[in-house]
Amino acid sequence: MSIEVIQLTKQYGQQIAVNNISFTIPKGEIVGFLGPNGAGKSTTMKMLTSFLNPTSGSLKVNGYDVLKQPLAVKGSIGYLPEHNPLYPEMYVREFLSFQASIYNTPKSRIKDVIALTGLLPEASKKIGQLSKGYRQRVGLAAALLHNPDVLILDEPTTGLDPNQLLEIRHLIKEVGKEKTVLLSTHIMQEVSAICDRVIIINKGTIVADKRLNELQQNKEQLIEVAFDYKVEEQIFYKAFQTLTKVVCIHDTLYELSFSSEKDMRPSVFDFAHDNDLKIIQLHHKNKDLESLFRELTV
Ligand SMILES: Nc1ncnc2c1ncn2[C@@H]1O[C@H](COP(=O)(O)OP(=O)(O)OP(=O)(O)O)[C@@H](O)[C@H]1O
Repeated sequence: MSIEVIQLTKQYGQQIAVNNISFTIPKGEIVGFLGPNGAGKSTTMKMLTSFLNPTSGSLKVNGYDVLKQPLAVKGSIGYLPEHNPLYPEMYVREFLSFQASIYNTPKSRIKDVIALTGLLPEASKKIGQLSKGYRQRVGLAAALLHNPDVLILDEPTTGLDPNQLLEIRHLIKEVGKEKTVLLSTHIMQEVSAICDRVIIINKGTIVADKRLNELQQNKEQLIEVAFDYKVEEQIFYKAFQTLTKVVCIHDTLYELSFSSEKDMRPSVFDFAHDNDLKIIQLHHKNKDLESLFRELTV
C-alpha cells in the first residue's frame, strides 16, 4: 500500500477536526479527497505529510511510519499545500535549485521537472510575475523534484481560470500515470475528470469511499415526477416492487427512489395510465457523484 491511514483522529482543543478515519490507497491510484469547507481534508493531509501530529491513530506512506520515520516519509512524498508557499522575488530556476538543494536532489532534475510541468516558456521569470496557473506549476514542479512515489495535492486548482484549470488537471492526470495521488478538492467535476476513486469526508468522518466506475453503475435511480392529482404513498409502494423511498417534494411533485438497473420511466408512465393520472413532468435523475455528495454532506 502507498498510503495507510488507521483510526486517525485530530483534535484542536475541544474541536474534533478528524474523527477516527481509516483508508488505504494502493500504488498507482488517483484518489479524490472530497468534502465541504472545514471537513478535515487539509488537516488529514498535513498529518500524512508529517507537518502535524495526530491526536491518535497511525499513518504509513510507502510502508514508512509517519510518526517514527518522518524523513523517509518526506522523501517519498511530493506535497503541494493549499496556499502554495513560494518566494515571489525568486526566479523559477533559482527557486527550484534552492528546493533541490534542500532535498539533496541532483540539479540535473530541474530541467526535467520544468519540461514535465510545461514551465519552459516562463522559467526565466520571477515567481511574482507569473499567473496563478504557472505559480501552481512551479509548486507542482517543486513537489516532483525528488521524484516521489506519492503526491499529496491540497486543492491544486483553486482560483484558476477555466483554461488553466483544464491544463493543471491534465498535468495531474499525466503525472498520476506513474504515481499514487491523493488530491483534495470540493469540486465534483474535478474528481470525475481526474480520479479513479473518491473518498468523501464530512465533519471529520468518512461518509463514502467508492470507485468512480462503481458510482457510474449505481443501481439506485431517482425519478422526479409530477401528476395532475395527489397520490397516496401506499399506492406507489403497491405498484412498484423496487421502490425504496417516496418523497413528496411539493404538492403533486414526487421523488421516487428505485433500487433497479432497469430504466423505470416506462413503468411510471404505465402507473399513471393505470391510475387515471396525467404526468405533468418527469425527470430522470441519476444518482451520480453530485447527488451522493449533497446527500452525504448536508
Ligand atoms: N490550527 C487550527 N486550530 C484550530 N482549528 C483548526 C485549525 N486548523 C483547522 N481547524 C479546524 O478544523 C476543521 C477542519 O479544517 P480543515 O482545514 O482540515 O478543513 P478542510 O476540509 O481542508 O476545509 P477547506 O476546504 O475549507 O480548506 C475546521 O473546522 C477548522 O476550522
